[in-house]
Amino acid sequence: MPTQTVEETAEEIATMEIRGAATIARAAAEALAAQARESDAADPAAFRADMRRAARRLVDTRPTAVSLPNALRYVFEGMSGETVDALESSVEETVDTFLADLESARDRLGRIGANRLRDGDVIMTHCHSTDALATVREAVAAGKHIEAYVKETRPRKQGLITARQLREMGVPVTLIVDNAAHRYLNDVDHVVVGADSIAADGSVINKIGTSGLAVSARDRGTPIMVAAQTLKLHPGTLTGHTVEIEMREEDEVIEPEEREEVGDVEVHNPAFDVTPPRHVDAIVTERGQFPPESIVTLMRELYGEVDSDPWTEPSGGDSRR
Ligand SMILES: O=P(O)(O)OC[C@H]1O[C@H](OP(=O)(O)O)[C@H](O)[C@@H]1O
Repeated sequence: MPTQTVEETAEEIATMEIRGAATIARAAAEALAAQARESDAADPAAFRADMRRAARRLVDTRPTAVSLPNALRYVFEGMSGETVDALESSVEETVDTFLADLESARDRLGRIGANRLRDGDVIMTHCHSTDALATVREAVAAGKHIEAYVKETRPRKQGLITARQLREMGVPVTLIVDNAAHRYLNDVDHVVVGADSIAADGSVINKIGTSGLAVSARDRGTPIMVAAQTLKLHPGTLTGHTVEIEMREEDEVIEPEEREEVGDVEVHNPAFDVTPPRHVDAIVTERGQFPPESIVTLMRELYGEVDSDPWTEPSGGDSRR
């Protein structure tokens, strides 16, 4: 497969051809490696400026999944050297390590999450999350029989991806529209979802509809497991920043012909919502499972306080275009 340029990757993240918090992080890191390989920078300063510009282009695509800036930060921390060649190899090596870590974190998380699932359990899913599916994959690999209610997940219907992948694991699937979730929760042992960002107070930022599902699940007494590797921990929330919720175009919600008929109304299309920690039973990471209120300790240990982004322009700007 030819290497994707930063521009192509950014475009595909924005249009959601590349989607899912971990997949976005992977693609962004790979795009930085491609940028480094193909750089024609004459000196280290120009190389670094090119990398900063590339990172800014990638980070500006979608605001909510912190895995994207966390991936870029990881690569910038590994970038070192006094020559362009040395800088380039350091980026490539760092990206290779990052990609390997991403996979092994997902697998470890999967094994930990699988311990919460018992033979014969029925789960309910929302959207499509590689981390959430890893827990089911590991449970099935351990010989447990799992069945699933899969929520369609309007407006983009990522539930269909989940349904297909669960079927490929041999999990019997019942697909339901989002509005049917409450109706079926009585038959469900666990709600299993992923996350795009986890805030310092243990709030979970995930696909729109997660918070409503969590309220329903609480009402029914159904436990909610959030599967999120530590790349989803949002260090900015340690210093009081809030997580920006992406608003997407109205044409994802309503077809142009329908729009004509409806007339002059506003259409809002928030991609994510915030589930408060009191509605979540456990956040499962590759470092173990945590009650949401205690995730802040892990966040401090792994990220400390992040004050600035390494791709912000130094004074004087990144002049090379
Ligand atoms: O990293 P993994 O677990 O694959 O996905 C995490 C989350 O990313 C997705 O967002 P979108 O579909 O990109 O808007 C969903 O909200 C999903 O729960």
